[in-house]
Amino acid sequence: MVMEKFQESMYKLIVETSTKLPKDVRRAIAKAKLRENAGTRAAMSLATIVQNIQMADENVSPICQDTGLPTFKIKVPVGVNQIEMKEAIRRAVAQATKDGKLRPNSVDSLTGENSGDNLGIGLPVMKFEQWEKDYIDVRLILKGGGCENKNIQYSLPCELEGLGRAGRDLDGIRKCILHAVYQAQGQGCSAGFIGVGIGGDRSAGYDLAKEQLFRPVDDVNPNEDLRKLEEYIMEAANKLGIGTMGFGGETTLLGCKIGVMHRIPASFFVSVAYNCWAFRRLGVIIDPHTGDIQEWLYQEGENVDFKQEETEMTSEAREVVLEAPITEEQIRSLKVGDVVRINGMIYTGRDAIHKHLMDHDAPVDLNGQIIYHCGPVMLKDENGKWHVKAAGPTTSIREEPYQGEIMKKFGIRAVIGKGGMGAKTLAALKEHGGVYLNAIGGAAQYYAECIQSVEGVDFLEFGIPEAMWHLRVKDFTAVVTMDSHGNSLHEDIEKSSLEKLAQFKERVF
Ligand SMILES: O=C(O)C[C@H](O)C(=O)O
Ligand code: SF4
Repeated sequence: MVMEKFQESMYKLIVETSTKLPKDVRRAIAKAKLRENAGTRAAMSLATIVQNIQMADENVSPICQDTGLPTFKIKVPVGVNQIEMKEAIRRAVAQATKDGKLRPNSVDSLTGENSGDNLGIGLPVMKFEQWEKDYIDVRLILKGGGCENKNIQYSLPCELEGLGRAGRDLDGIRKCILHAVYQAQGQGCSAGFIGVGIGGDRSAGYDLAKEQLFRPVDDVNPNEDLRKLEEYIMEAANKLGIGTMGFGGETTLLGCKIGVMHRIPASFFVSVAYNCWAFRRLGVIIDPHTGDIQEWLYQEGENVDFKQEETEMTSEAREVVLEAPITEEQIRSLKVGDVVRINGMIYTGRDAIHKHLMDHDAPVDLNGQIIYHCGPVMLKDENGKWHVKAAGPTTSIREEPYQGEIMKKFGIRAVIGKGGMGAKTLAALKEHGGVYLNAIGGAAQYYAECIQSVEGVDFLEFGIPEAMWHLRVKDFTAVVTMDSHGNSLHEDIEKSSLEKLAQFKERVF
């Protein structure tokens, strides 16, 4: 095979996967959008998501800033050189990172050092299989960290909140899957897709679950029991009321695919892989002689360009403009449900910075300022100037152990993130006078466009996603989901969805 050509094909596959959602995923999102009532938070969030998908198409830039852990699944005819193919894929990954199509996402687990090019021990993941066919099939999934963290594995029998005992049968499996959707809440950027693996051991079960994510969203399970279960889950899970971003709403789950394998007598695992709405997986058929792409996968059927649909971000909520430095009085006037438009400066800070700030000074005066939980995709031009290529929020709950203390220590008035935070932060917001602002997860192009300039950067030694970027924004829109009066939309939705979950306690299968 001509390896230069194969490398070029892999580069195309990576760029396409990161920047353009496949047709089957678009159709699922379009359907969800039709179900939400105009003016609700869910409808507003879906409008932003759709707008973001279109912007990523036009800009050929990452749909979400977290371009995930690239995983390639490759089927090859006998006689193809897999060692050379691996090298070509690694070169294509490094090039796509350099071009801002992938975020540098490969971090040394012991030192925290970012390799800068998405290569590292075991990364990217490449799984080869030989087959009798005369062509190469390459599939790629870019699954981000927020949804990966919501994967869950059950060992049957077990006791589940809301649902009671889950036994070693189809009905027990049913309960585990419903619980998996419930426990994800909005943190994995719902509405999501799930792949389920029944059986195997812990690792084979998860592999099987992830394998399901490669099935087309609209296929039909050939196993009759599993077909019924998939249909049931799609209906029941969408009654949980978690909705887009966990804001409440009609659509919580966009797809459910279940696979089964044998197990050993003592073990009975149900493994669930959760994928956010930004479901980036594509595939190509490659000619083994030339290395050229012969066909794109997941692109059958009707195209959804969302063009005819109204994509304006409208809502019935009160709108408030915020500009830092913000006073305590301004913050205390905000209530859960208000839509905030931010102008002026915001500072990014995520895992490494929160840990660091616990026992160090901040490099800038954060009094009255806004922290953005975000790890953007950044590119430096030839004059040394930084440009934002993608900049949506990251899951805030990871900062729960630090957030309250840091807000009080530095006088921070607002944090922007997604998925909400817990009781400790809620108490700190009340005591100190702070708010939590929920941005739309995955809307990395939409938010990148709100950023007018990059005014500075600190802690670049933590790597691009973990650095503190000083960003000047205009009309950066988010929803108040936790206020300084002890209210939390996340707490409310968690409670109401648990009540709804309990309605599915009775045996069905
Ligand atoms: O790492 C990120 O930027 C986001 C992450 O995928 C998340 O969902 O929290
Ligand atoms: S931020 Fe949301 S959309 Fe992006 S990878 Fe994480 S979970 Fe997915």
